[in-house]
Amino acid sequence: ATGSVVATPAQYDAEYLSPVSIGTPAQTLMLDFDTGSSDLWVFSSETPKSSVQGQTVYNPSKSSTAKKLSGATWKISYGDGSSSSGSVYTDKVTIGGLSVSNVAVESAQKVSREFTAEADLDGLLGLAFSSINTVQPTQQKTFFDMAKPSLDSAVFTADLKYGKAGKYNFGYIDDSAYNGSLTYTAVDSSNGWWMFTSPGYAVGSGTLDSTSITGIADTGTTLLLVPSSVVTTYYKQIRNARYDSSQAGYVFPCSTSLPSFTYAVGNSQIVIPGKYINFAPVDSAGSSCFGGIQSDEGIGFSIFGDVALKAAFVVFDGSQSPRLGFASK
Ligand SMILES: O=C(CCCl)NNC1=[NH+]CCN1
Repeated sequence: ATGSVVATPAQYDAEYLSPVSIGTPAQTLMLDFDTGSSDLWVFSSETPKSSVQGQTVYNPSKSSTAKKLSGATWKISYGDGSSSSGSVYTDKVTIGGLSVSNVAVESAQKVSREFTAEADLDGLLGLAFSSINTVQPTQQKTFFDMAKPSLDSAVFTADLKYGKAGKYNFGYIDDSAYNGSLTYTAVDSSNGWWMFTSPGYAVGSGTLDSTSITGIADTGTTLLLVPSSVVTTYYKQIRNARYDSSQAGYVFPCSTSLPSFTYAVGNSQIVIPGKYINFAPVDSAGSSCFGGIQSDEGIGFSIFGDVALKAAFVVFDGSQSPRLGFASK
């Protein structure tokens, strides 16, 4: 089996949303596919009304295939400080024509204000390793792990794009979606993430600096978060860039022409065009813009978020020895 689903960017490419059908008859919600976490959770009929501001909710009592997972609970917090928690059902989940039965669908009984404020986001679908799923007392498998036995190939791919719709594919690699060849690199999944080491980086047309960057491939994080030494080197190339402590990050005039940022993957390189590194205006005046490359200070590793991933075609190979493949496009 295979599946293919569109990934539509929210404003400023802050996140990408994909339609997911849950239950019988189908209830279709827009979920943020997140390779940085491993819970599939949704706004639901159990979410306090005051916390629901425009989202579509899943109602298990209206699904003939829903079953309460008795006694199971979940609670998650994300790198950006957002969080949610609740109860658990199992139900049929269909993504881009790929149907999987008895998937753990985590029903939100609490969501933090960041999620309430995101009217277009109805939940998250975790695509990291099942070892960090938060359901207790019985940890649950991700959609990908549940689908794997049925998939033609134990892979999914992320083809996110700048300011337009991309795709997630399951079970196959669309070789027409990228240029040249895929370069595969080793994954350390011991902490539950798709963690890899980039052997170097470059700013603009500069030479490759062999400072390695170890981080996670994370579709659920918007920006590229790297060591402060790398951040400093990048913004040093921009005369009017400065660290704005009120924004807790580097900003620059929105009219600035930005240098590209290149990250190495094995012996190949992915070039992030400068325009991808202008994330968004910091205020309604719109004169100062927040950089798409910021510090990973305090996290413990770097995060190759959407700013980095949308410059590539990325293969998440979930075979016995997981690995990541990158290609330019
Ligand atoms: O939480 C993280 C970072 C893990 Cl180190 N990524 N996933 C995500 N989902 C919503 C915000 N961020």
